[in-house]
Amino acid sequence: MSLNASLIMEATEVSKTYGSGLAKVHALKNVSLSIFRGDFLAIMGASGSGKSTLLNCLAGLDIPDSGEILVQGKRFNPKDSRQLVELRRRTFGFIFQNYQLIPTLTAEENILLPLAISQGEVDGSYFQEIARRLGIDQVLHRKPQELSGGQQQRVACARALITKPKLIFADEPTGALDSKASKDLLEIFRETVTDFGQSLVMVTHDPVAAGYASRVVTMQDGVLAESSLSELADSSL
Ligand SMILES: Nc1ncnc2c1ncn2[C@@H]1O[C@H](COP(=O)(O)OP(=O)(O)OP(=O)(O)O)[C@@H](O)[C@H]1O
Repeated sequence: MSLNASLIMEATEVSKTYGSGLAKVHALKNVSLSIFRGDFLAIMGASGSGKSTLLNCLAGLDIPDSGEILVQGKRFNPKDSRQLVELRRRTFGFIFQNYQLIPTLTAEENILLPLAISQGEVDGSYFQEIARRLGIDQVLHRKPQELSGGQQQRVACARALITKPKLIFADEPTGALDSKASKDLLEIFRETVTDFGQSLVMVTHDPVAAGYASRVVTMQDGVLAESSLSELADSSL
């Protein structure tokens, strides 16, 4: 197999079912997807179409029934906990709708937590840079409950970026934000991808959010289709 250096992740024929008998749900049906360096990929689709299942399977948060996922050319086995830990430390970043910040830690401590856990070194200038870009450099001493929802989401975003992940997974990252805060966050996503050569996969219902992506795919009943942005403008997803 020749390794395409710009290919971060390649999923082939990934399937996932939940339940059994009459209650069986085919959440993913032979989904294949390539993610390249610098991709900002949006996954759209109606509620229940399989978006989160796909993201979770790609990120190792759920285990597909069949299919293959390669990460930087290497077979990804989410049951291999050592490989999973290693990928979470060095390659993957996560941004979820419920930010999961630790309430007893300050914003700064929350952001640096992944490095504290992995005993990684803090790159002070990179930390300052992302805090400034995210507009949270003035609130780093505050605890999560002293921050607005948008600020909390930015702290969660900084926490995902601090390890310089090659591939960031974001599930409805703007779901709880107003339109101004959403726009700011999506612009930051676009900048991160462009400036730091990272790749970002984002699940969203929102065509405006998907409009910031460089590529859009749409899930429908567990099946994936590549979409163009103009198609999305006409759709009511
Ligand atoms: N843990 C689970 N057990 C059983 N069924 C599940 C489970 N997780 C998801 N499903 C089912 O799989 C299908 C796909 O769900 P998924 O959450 O991936 O959809 P989605 O497109 O992300 O939906 P939404 O936009 O509403 O979050 C749905 O029919 C859902 O009910």
